[in-house]
Amino acid sequence: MDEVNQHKEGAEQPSAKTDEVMVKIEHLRKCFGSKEVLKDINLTLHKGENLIVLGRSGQGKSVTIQCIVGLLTPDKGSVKVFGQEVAELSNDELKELRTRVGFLFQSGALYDSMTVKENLEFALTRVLKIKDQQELDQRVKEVLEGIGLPEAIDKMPSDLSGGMRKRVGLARTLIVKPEIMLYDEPTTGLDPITSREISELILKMQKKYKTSSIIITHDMECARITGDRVLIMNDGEYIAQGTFEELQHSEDEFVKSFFLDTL
Ligand SMILES: Nc1ncnc2c1ncn2[C@@H]1O[C@H](COP(=O)(O)OP(=O)(O)OP(=O)(O)O)[C@@H](O)[C@H]1O
Repeated sequence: MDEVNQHKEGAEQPSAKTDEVMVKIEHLRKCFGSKEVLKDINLTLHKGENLIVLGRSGQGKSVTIQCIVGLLTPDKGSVKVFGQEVAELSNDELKELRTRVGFLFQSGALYDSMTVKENLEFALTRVLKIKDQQELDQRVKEVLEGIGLPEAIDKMPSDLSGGMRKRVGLARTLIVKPEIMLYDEPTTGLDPITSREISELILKMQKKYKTSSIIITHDMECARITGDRVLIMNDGEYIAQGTFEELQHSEDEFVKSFFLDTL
């Protein structure tokens, strides 16, 4: 495979849903001062697939995501999203790109002074400029049913549990129907049962909205449930890729260390 350094038996054909490429990163390098965080990152996200990125803390996983949406500029290499070189986009083109890419960050923060409905409508009016109240109502109802929380519509975020807030955060991102989803630690801070619910929801939403996603996580259960393909990052590079099951049975000690509690 050309996009990653092959690693023993760990790399097989990707189980992508289609061949269409949504994100292509080649030889990405990013430094902060003298610190080389990303050395040589190569990644391809195909349409309709969930790609997991595993790595220890501070490896530059979030920096990679910020390069994808143009919040950081690479020092070297190419980052193409929808076939466009992100570093060459104008501000208006970047804004347009960001309407097609949804993020769910660790905090997944909602606006505390707004109800769930207002939080969801805000995303629609701001990103898609939808003004028609009937359409707003319809979309809010549909997405809340999708995440299994129709009764939360008039609640304030402070009246919801952490897991419910996370689900509404996911709904707020998905309501604008992004073509690409970027998840940064979607289950961090949640108990195992709620984490599992969120992972299953991510999988359900992938099927419903046909999104292509990059999911950064330390949660191996989340990786197992949601991932079509897994990349393992170490020292600024991807050192292995494969399906969860392939990597789970790797002979390599470093790869094995991620999967110790999963067998
Ligand atoms: N804007 C920035 N300026 C300077 N250094 C930065 C900046 N953003 C990230 N870094 C540094 O880059 C390194 C990688 O950070 P990053 O957040 O991408 O790691 P990560 O792999 O996502 O880790 P974690 O799993 O802990 O979130 C860290 O050492 C961080 O301090």
